[in-house]
Amino acid sequence: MLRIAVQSKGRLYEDTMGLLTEAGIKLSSAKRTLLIPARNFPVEILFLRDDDIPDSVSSGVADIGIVGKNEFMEKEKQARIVKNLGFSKCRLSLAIPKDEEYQGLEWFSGRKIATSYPVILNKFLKDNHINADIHVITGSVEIAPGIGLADAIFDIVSSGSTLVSNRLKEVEVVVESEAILIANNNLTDEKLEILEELIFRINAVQAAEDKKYILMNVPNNSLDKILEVLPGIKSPTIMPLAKEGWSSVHTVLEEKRFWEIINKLKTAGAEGILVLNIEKMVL
Ligand SMILES: Nc1ncnc2c1ncn2[C@@H]1O[C@H](COP(=O)(O)OP(=O)(O)OP(=O)(O)O)[C@@H](O)[C@H]1O
Ligand SMILES: O=P(O)(O)OC[C@H]1O[C@H](OP(=O)(O)OP(=O)(O)O)[C@H](O)[C@@H]1O
Ligand SMILES: [Mg+2]
Repeated sequence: MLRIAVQSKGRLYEDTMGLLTEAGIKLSSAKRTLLIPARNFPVEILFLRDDDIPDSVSSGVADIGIVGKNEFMEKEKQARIVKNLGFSKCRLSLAIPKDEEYQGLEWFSGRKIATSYPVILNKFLKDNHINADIHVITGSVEIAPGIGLADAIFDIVSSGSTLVSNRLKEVEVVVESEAILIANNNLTDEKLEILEELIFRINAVQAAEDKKYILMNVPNNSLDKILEVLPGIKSPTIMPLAKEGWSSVHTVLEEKRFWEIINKLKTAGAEGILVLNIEKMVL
């Protein structure tokens, strides 16, 4: 049994559970107890606060965990980063009141910076030879300058709207973060095998993301033109239609390329174009 530490509620929870569900892991009870075994795969989910996930994995209380890279770096716990998961993307940035003139890191010399990430900030300031005062607070960091608690902040930024509503501006990006899968350094062979299977499934889910399966009807004399426009995983599938002189063409497409290609397909004679979601993809 492989034990996975997962955030019990918050920014990581939904996408984490979504990923595990798409990887075919069904939990044995809908009720949110602290530890829930899966019904159909040798894993159990341990629900924790995200702050506690790096330690739980490095100490072996959990075998693997899903946590923000920012939190993993801050806690400086020994564990292996297995995989970037591509969700909960954000960055840790320095921000200052928006009317301040900013010409570079020197601005921070002798200033007070509020943050929940003192370890990362301290290292960054040291590396850049800046002497500043770090004031640790665990939440609502963005209001600190407004209430006179600090001159600047170092915190999570995603859309930037929290900064704007607190009259702050982002001046330095220090860390780019996303959810990561981490693993204990001393897993048994048996647990490593389960982890391999889980990674295989996650890869299949990720490979299918942003991809679409498209099919269309094409007159046979237009097939060459259509095939020129279409990239397939290997090559498109072509099947004869019941209607004489027509074929059905199937292929896989990156969603972002769809709009660019659709007009070319129509011009080249494609009709009845269908676009379908792909759930998993094993390459
Ligand atoms: N606005 C955001 N956009 C994208 N990702 C974010 C955002 N805010 C936070 N994250 C990511 O999600 C993680 C969890 O954020 P959340 O706000 O749920 O943590 P928390 O308040 O510390 O929760 P907990 O109660 O579990 O300690 C962060 O460490 C970060 O990696
Ligand atoms: O750049 P933005 O898109 O505005 O996102 C950044 C904000 O999101 C997070 O807070 P969250 O909303 O999770 O609230 P919390 O402080 O309760 O964790 C983070 O701590 C920032 O305050
Ligand atoms: Mg937290």
